Parts: sequence; C-alpha cells; structure tokens
Amino acid sequence: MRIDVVSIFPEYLAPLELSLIGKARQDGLLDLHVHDLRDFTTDKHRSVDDTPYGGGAGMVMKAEPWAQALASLTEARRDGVARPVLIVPSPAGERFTQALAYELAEEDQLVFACGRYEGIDERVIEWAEDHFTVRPMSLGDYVLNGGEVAVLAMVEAIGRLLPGVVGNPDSLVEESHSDGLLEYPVYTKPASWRERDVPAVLLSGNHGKIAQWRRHEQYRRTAERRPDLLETFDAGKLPRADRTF
Ligand SMILES: Nc1ccccc1-c1cnco1
Repeated sequence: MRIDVVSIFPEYLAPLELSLIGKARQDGLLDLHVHDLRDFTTDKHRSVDDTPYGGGAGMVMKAEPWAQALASLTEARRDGVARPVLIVPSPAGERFTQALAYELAEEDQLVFACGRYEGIDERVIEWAEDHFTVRPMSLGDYVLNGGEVAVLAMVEAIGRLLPGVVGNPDSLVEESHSDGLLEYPVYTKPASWRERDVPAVLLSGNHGKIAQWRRHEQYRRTAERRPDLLETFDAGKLPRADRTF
C-alpha cells in the first residue's frame, strides 16, 4: 500500500517513522510519503490560507495549493491501479471505526489531507471527486486543531492490519472491536499481587472454560461500558449470561 499525507506541519507525522509503522516502512510493507503543502504555493510568503467569504473568525485554507498538491499524487499512479482514496480528517466526517480500518487496508493508495484553521475551501473537496474517492473522516465528537493527530491514529490502525506488519496475526483477532465486542481483561505473573489474585479459571489449564470465561468477560465489559455496541452485535454469538466460572 502507498500512503501520502499532505500537511503544513510535516514534522507532526514524524512518529510514523517509529515502532511498528516505521519498521513496516523499512521492510517495504508500507510506502508512506509526507508532503509539505507549502511546497505547492507560488507566492514568496508561501501562503496557504485567507479570510473566509461571508465573514467569521479564523482563516480558510486556499484551494489552489491543495489542488496542486493532490494532483501531484494522482500522477504517480500506475495505469490500471484503483482510484486513490482521499481521506480528509474532519469533525464533520463519517466515523472512523475498526471496520473502516479493515476496509481501507484493502486499498492501493490512501491520501490524507490534513486541514487546519477553519478548514479547507469546500471547492477542493468538490474538485477532488473527479480524481479520488473522497471520504471526510472523524475520529469522534470532539474538536482538534488540525487533521495530523487524526492521521497518526488512522495510519496506525490501518497500517497494523497490512500483511506482515504485526508479528503474530492471531493477535489481531482478539482485540477490542475485532468481533464487535470489547476485549477481555488480561493478566500476567505474579498469580497473586497486593492481595489480588488472577481469576482461578485462567490457571486451570482448561482451555474450553478459559475461552468461555473470556467471551463472557467481553460481553460483560461491552454491556457495562459500550451498550451501544451491543445493539449491532449479533445476539447469536452471545455467551449464556447465567454461566458461572
Ligand atoms: N476537529 C478536527 C479539526 C481538523 C481536522 C480533524 C478534526 C477531527 C477529526 N476527528 C475529530 O475531529
């Protein structure tokens, strides 16, 4: 997969050179490029914003630098390769979820446009529809100062799903949201710590009972912390709630 990120703060994306994603890049599993939007300006001040039509506080990102930057990223595309997906982090976007991470991990090329200020001139989004599949995307209902932090989260969530990135692919299976439920609690040595013991079933060696206990804990936690997820969860997969361990 190729990922391009366009930002006025390219150094914000430096963490993508570290750890799992950094290694995936070194191993050639992920082809990731960060671009400075100001490199696509033509004035001596390298300006990227201006006052909003209609008035109001703040500044709006100018259309032309974005069109120049985004156009430079589609020209790199080989014939026959699927149309790239342009992801625009935005509080007004569709909600980014684990299901979307899996879906986007299948794409050939993702381009992330990091908006700042009051946002990007809407005509860029309209223009981009002719060159990309455009998907405004939100991490949640809160306000950030720009898209960079959202891109860090989305690139990690998507990149770790690419083949070969995570050492043991089995670890992707039993994570929160991988099956519609939150993950079960985990424990390690010592078996007793500050008078708190590891649940006995986990020391039993009975893998069937351990699996049942873990599934029940997933359901209990989800019901307690995220009952909204249960509305979409297939009731047929639920453990019997009356079972004791
Ligand atoms: N608030 C923001 C401002 C700029 C770019 C993205 C966001 C965002 C993304 N998800 C939630 O907020």
